[in-house]
Amino acid sequence: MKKINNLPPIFTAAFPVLDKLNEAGYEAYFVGGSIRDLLLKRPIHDIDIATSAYPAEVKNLFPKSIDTGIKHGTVTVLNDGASYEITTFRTESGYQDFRRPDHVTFVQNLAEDLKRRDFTINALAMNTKGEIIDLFNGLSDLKKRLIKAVGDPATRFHEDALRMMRAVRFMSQLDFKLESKTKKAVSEFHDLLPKISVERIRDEFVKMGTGANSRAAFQVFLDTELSEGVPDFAGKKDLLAIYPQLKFNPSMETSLWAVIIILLKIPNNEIGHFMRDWKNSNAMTEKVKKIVALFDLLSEKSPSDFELFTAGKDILLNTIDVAHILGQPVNSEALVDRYTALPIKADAELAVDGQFLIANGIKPGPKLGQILLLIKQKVIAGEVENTQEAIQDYLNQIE
Ligand SMILES: Nc1ccn([C@@H]2O[C@H](COP(=O)(O)OP(=O)(O)OP(=O)(O)O)[C@@H](O)[C@H]2O)c(=O)n1
Ligand SMILES: [Mg+2]
Repeated sequence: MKKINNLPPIFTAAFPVLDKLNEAGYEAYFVGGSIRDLLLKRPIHDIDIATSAYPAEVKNLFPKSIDTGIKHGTVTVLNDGASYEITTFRTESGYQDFRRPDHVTFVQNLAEDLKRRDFTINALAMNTKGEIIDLFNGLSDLKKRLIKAVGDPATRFHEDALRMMRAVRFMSQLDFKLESKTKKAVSEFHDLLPKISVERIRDEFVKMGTGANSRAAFQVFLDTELSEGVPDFAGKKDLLAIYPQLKFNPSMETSLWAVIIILLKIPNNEIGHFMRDWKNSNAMTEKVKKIVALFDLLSEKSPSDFELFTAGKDILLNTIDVAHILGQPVNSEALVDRYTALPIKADAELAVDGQFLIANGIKPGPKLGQILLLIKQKVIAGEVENTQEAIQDYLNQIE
């Protein structure tokens, strides 16, 4: 049995929780993604615990707990400033809709629980001694860098069709290959995917798209036809086929959406629609719109100082990132230098405001707004110095 010595603090901090369960006569293990990431030496963001104790028994042992998913057997326990999801060993039944089950069946042993997990590398468990319980050759698949369904792939994908998206997501994040029978089953059952909510599909799509090897994963996403079951991608394989040929993998979510929108040739006035179909937030949509607009501008001409100002640094850097990913030549250094040299970076940095103009005899109204904009343009263009005196002189001149 493989044994890990010197477990990192994120695990050792949870020992008191597992010990308490064990002392009360229950089994308890670390399970799921944290074991996989520990063995791959990847950052571990949260740890999950599986136990033979029923949720009510877990709650009895840990007074500080929250019923996060009691229906699915999950109780969140607070211990020493950290929170842990403790889930009762379970199998799932009643998958008529190919989504998460309405009810779960609790089971008495770990093996039954691991058997219903998605992939062998996610079906590992570990006790507080650091011993790895590997019932489905997950360790060997980790070595071979394979995403392989536990048992029969068709059954796993019928239990939860989102797992097909998780397969390509893990390919990208971990830089793994999809085992051939598992891949065949994705191809065969890809049309179950639209049964899953767009939000859940989107989260996996974004993890795939921003993972370390999204180009290879995207190829499988296309080859298996998973792409036909996500919003606005159906029938667009020829345009999307460019993605695996990109120069770089996107690492930011904003870049990913901008790249997709550019590849799909979505017109400006339909970007909002597209982003809404994917249930993206308004903030994400606004940012992506600005990036695509600046990208379009950069492909045609060199932007003016005022256009650089209007875009702002964040959008500029993000647009340069998009151009790099697409292999579109841009003189990023010159653009950033020009941005850095702008006399002001934000409206608030202008030496004058509306109040100043009113104090200088300009009446409040639309005209005042126009004059303020003119001053801003002159200052950004470097034609008027950003001081109250210089702006005053300029005003005297134009009146
Ligand atoms: N559709 C799913 C989702 C999850 N799981 C199981 O539940 C564990 C935890 O799920 P989750 O946190 O969603 O995924 P992780 O594998 O932990 O990946 P991440 O690093 O993204 O959290 C998985 O490892 C897997 O054993 C599953 O079998 N089927
Ligand atoms: Mg997890």
